[in-house]
Amino acid sequence: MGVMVAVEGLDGAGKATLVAALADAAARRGATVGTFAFPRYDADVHAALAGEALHGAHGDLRSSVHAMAVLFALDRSGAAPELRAARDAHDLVLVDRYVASNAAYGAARQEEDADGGFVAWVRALEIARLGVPVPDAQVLVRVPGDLAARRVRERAAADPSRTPDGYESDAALQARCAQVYDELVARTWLAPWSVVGAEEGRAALTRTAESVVAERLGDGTSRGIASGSSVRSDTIET
Ligand SMILES: Nc1ncnc2c1ncn2[C@@H]1O[C@H](COP(=O)(O)OP(=O)(O)OP(=O)(O)O)[C@@H](O)[C@H]1O
Ligand SMILES: Cc1cn([C@H]2C[C@H](O)[C@@H](COP(=O)(O)O)O2)c(=O)[nH]c1=O
Repeated sequence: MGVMVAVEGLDGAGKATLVAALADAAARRGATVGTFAFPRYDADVHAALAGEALHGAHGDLRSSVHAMAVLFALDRSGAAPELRAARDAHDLVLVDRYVASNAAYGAARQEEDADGGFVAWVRALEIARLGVPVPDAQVLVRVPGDLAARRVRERAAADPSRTPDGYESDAALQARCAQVYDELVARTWLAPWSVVGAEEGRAALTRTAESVVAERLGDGTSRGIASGSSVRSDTIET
């Protein structure tokens, strides 16, 4: 069985960019890689509804923190068989946003910390009740909120289909969410975490990806390394 690594962070933190770098680094080592990204807007009706609500559709749906979280959870529940199959088939399965996104964003929306009821509710719903697979490791892409927000704005300017949604345009929510993510890391919530910075620099991003892959796959492509609580901080320079 391969190793499943979830990549987490604020909107615009650089998760998708890191996932691509991790996949390249793993492939260079000869590892086989499967990738997933949540929400699966184009593949799952719950995700599609949540995405539409984030852009103002479906009346007061977005205002319900729990309703939004249930939609995101059902998206993952629907993907659970594919996730398990991918973990059986590959050395490494990379997931861009996973259960911790639901915990961090929902708690932040409720103005709770990681010890509040929302984070525990997400775990009970997704893991215990819906049977969503537990990842072997999680990586927090930790960047300053203003940098993440600038990247969201620049991406929207370059691509009109990426208009900021209701969460992306809420700076206070993003700040609270960053705080909850830090608390999840400190508590080794759900699985061990690594923390990486991703300020700038393609070469530095490649080095970070190589070190995360080495940490998770070990030397060569031996499987099942993700043990212990590893919290490391790599700041990527220019
Ligand atoms: N290390 C980096 N250095 C410079 N620019 C970066 C870096 N990482 C990401 N970016 C740029 O920042 C923007 C957002 O990156 P990306 O799409 O990877 O973020 P994300 O966390 O997946 O965002 P979202 O959750 O909102 O989809 C992109 O335009 C990307 O090219
Ligand atoms: C998967 C997932 C996502 N969210 C939040 C996080 C983002 O602000 C939006 C949309 O995600 P995207 O990566 O910007 O497309 O939804 C969440 O609250 N819970 C989740 O499980």
